[in-house]
Amino acid sequence: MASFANFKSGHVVCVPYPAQGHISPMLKLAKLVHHNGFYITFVNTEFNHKRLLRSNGPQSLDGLPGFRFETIPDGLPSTDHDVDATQHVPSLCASTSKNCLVPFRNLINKINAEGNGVVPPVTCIVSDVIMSFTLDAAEELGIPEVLFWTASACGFMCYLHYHHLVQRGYIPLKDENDIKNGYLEKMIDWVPGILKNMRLRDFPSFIRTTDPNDIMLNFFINETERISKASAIVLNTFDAFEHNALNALFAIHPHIYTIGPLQLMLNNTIDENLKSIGSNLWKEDLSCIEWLDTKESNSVVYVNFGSITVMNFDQFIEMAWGLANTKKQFLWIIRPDLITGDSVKLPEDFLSEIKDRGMIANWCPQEKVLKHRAIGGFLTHSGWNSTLESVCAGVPVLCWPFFAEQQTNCRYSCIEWEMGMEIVDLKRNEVEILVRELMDGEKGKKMKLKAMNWKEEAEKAASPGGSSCINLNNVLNEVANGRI
Ligand SMILES: O=c1ccn([C@@H]2O[C@H](COP(=O)(O)OP(=O)(O)O[C@H]3O[C@H](CO)[C@@H](O)[C@H](O)[C@H]3O)[C@@H](O)[C@H]2O)c(=O)[nH]1
Repeated sequence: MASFANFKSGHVVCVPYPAQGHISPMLKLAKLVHHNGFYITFVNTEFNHKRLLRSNGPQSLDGLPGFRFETIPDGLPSTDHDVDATQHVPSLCASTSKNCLVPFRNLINKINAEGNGVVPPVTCIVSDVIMSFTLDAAEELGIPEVLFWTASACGFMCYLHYHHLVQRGYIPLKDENDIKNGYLEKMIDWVPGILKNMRLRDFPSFIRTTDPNDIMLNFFINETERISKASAIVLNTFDAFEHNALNALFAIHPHIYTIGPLQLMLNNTIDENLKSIGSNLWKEDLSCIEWLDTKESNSVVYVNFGSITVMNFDQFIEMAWGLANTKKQFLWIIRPDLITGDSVKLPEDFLSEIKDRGMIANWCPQEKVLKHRAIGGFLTHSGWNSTLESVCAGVPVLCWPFFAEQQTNCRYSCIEWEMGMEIVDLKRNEVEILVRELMDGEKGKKMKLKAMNWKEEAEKAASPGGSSCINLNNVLNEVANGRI
């Protein structure tokens, strides 16, 4: 058995928000921290722990010496899980913020009590910003805490200014019809570090409410205003990509560290056993890669809207026929719960139209797919992981943002990073025109060049001596030496 003499740097407990887009980057970070000599306890919710075992195999969470998994309940009534309540973001946020503190504190106490000279005492908590109950446990137990923001710095700055939008009377909206009447086109040019040509509609989507007590609006105001309690904040981004937003963040919290893209940072580590611990809540369909192997370079459109986006059947039909009408080859990942409504069946005429050139699957190994030479463009919801994974692969994006800070990421992809275009009105003609432009047009070619430039910048940041590498070393040194 490995004794804790092997983990001289300390014991870090990692707590992701219980959703795919948060668990994956937290697991990457945990692996990097472990690689730097720390003992790791990774805390999933009981529900996600079971899902991970189902999708990755019954031994997949056995862990490694000095890297183990623990669970806490998410607090949702167990019957709700029959319909996967974790996909209902407001219920999950309301529940984690109300119910998780006590089991989490008990877990830390249990770990510290059961150490027996094998498990070192907990020296630091690394928690998702939106699991801020961990700050209360950290304070009570006298353990320092580092927060991890899993999305963009520009999205973070926008959330941090929600309360200014409320104070200045922009939100909540006055009337349901505000959205239709163009109210969201108002320019908001006063958020520090943020593009001057941001419209209200480019802000994280939870502003789109008339209810001052809206769960998500208040959740994000509350969670983000607590960041001052953290010893440091780490972000999965890199300096060159989000320079201005990051400078503005430094003015809000003095200890901000950019340590991304974590995907590339992980390439610097060598332990294959560690790398192989998977984080996918859905089972990957590996035949996508075999299918891509048969295609020419840059010939396939990759379509994936992440783990939470849903669309109604009418939207699905417009997207489907827009894609089909391009006559392009495409790989479309349709999660079993992507399309809402009863008895959703993919229409026969669509399936027969695309049978020689479209592949449909439930879930895929996205990082591998994006890096495949056959992929020419990515139709995405602009989740932050997808955006960064596209950058790491040098693939331009066509954005159809769904919710949260995806609207902000989309605006930045189009205006600031110049590697994207947006589907504003989901109609088949618009989809067809924009996908053709992405794959064959002059604008698409320019976007590809930009995406390749950003890939280079990301690689620089994540290589030894690069900004993210230096920052990760610095923050881990601070933690190991008890200065955090
Ligand atoms: O078939 C699939 C589909 C997705 N993924 C992975 O799942 C993750 C999805 O993350 P992301 O693209 O960020 O989308 P969401 O799941 O929607 O992420 C949530 O979390 C992100 C990070 O906080 C936010 O940026 C988003 O707005 C929020 O919806 C990525 O790593 C993908 O590689 C796969 O591996 N295979």
